[in-house]
Amino acid sequence: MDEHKPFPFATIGQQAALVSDEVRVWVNEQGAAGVARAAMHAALTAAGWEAAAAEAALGQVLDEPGAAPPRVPGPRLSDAPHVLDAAGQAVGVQVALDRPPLVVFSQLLSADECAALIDAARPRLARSLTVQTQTGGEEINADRTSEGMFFQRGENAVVQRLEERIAALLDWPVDHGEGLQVLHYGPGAEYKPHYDYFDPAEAGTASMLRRGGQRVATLVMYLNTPQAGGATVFPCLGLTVSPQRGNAVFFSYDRPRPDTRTLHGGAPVLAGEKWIATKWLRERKFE
Ligand SMILES: O=C(O)CCC(=O)C(=O)O
Ligand SMILES: [Fe+2]
Repeated sequence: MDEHKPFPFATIGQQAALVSDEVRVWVNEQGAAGVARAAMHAALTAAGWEAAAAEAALGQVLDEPGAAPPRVPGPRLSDAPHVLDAAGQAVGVQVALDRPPLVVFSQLLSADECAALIDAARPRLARSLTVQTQTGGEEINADRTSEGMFFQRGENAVVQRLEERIAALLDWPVDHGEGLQVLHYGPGAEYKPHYDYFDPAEAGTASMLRRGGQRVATLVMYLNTPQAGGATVFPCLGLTVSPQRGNAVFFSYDRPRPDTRTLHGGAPVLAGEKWIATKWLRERKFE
């Protein structure tokens, strides 16, 4: 074995069904030293591992079967409520799915709150960017033909009230949330199916994770009702959520992996326009 190579040990077969003890020890040592999973993944791929083989190996060591799944945001549904009190707002529960945890809410926002968010966002819209996966920077993406903007957390009274409502509804601290993002789609605009978590296989992910860790849940709130089209679609579930003003769709993903089945997108707007506000929740404090 070459002592100077950080990884891999040359003898490791990428297709091995079980990771060797050497890999297990290396991963555990890295973890104990505070190295993020994404950085370990990057080290493995830099050393010539296939991305999928690296992910499978990390999964075998880090995702021990029987280990308690990490806690993620979500409404308290154990009493099968039809209405939830979220910091004084009576929010309706329309549809709930177990896998992934996904809930369609009604009346999360009032018509006035929707209008206030649109009015405050409109002058600040710019063509939407997505995270540039190599560097962690941002870039214009043809898969995302909307315009958007971010509010600062607590930026104005409506934003602050909504953040407190969302924190109560989803049982997740306000300071674990990114600033609210407003997106505007004109006719024909869409957001092709994607995952919201940062892909552990991408080089830019490590820098994204430094601020608050992974995204673990998404809340898409509908600020208007498009004339036609513009549903939120979940291709792995065969599920289409109709965008209705004041309603929202929530889903969580306790691991940044496709097997969470949280692939989703915004279908093309066929007539009229579509306005949404998205809240992404992080594992830890996001500052
Ligand atoms: O437009 C939609 O319905 C989905 C938006 C979305 O996926 C996001 O904001 O992450
Ligand atoms: Fe998304």
